Amino acid sequence: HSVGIVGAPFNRGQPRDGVESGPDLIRAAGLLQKLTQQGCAVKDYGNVTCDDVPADEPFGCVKNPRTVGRANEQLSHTVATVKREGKTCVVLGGDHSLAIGSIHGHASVQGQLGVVWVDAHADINTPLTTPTGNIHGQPMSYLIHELHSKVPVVPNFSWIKPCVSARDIVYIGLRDVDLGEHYILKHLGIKMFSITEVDRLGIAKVMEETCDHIFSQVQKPVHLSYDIDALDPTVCPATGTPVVGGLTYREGVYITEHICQTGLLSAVDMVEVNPKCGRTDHEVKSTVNAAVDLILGCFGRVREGSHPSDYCIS
Ligand SMILES: N/C(=N\O)NCCC[NH3+]
Ligand SMILES: [Mn+2]
Ligand SMILES: [Mn+2]
Repeated sequence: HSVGIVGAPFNRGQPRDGVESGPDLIRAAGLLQKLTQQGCAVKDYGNVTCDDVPADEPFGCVKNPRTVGRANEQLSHTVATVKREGKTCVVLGGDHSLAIGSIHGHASVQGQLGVVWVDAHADINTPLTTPTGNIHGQPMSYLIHELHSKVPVVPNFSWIKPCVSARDIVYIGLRDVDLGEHYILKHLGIKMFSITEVDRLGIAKVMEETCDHIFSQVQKPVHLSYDIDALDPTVCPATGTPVVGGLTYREGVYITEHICQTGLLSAVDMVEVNPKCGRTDHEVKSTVNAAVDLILGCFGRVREGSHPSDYCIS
């Protein structure tokens, strides 16, 4: 696997300090070294700049629009560069508003994508349905063709072209969906496996049906957008909006192992690690280590172990 790492220390898509430290914490936990050890060729593209835009007043309810819009435009260009260089792109967050730039940049090079959104939340509020104005709860609304007429032009967002079809999206792990989001999911007929479906079907069947759905018409590159809060807060407490009753560590890793073996993973986001939301060092470490392990699962790490083909014991 040829891998490009991009840091996106975004925090203006939500109100809590600390999430901007995610990229460097995940690097410090040894992600690049571990990817190299498991046979990947890894290039680090550094962190995208995301300086505050002055006088960034709300647009209606939407908070920090100019800062979030500008940062995502930079991220979109960087992700496009990584894809043009033929690598699988890993974006380290930072809050989930980064998915705007990550998916946009990915689609600008690869065209039609399958999007697998692993998250406790749907992050599909429009500027008119958002209950909080936090853009990390809205990224998908700017990207989906079928919602284009429902989304006003937000300052510094006019560069965004919708690039994902509702039929090419699958959600896994939902358990905290806003009223407007639920209406949108049902009205657009977007495929979703809430935690109830994970319990009913088991994660293996969920992944089988996810792939059947996404590849039903045609095979396409996969964009995996992984919010660490999809996992249960007992495993990943250091995150801004924890929700009880989440995925086990094992289910979380199984998702990445299954997507890896399709051979179609083209970009992955790992978002919402926030060290300031961990009460102890152990809680921060548990969250960061899970994020690292999930990414390693995307690039071929298998829990049974492995050995080089030319290995011999005598
Ligand atoms: N973690 C979050 N999204 O994934 N928080 C914002 C969504 C709340 N409706
Ligand atoms: Mn999210
Ligand atoms: Mn979430």
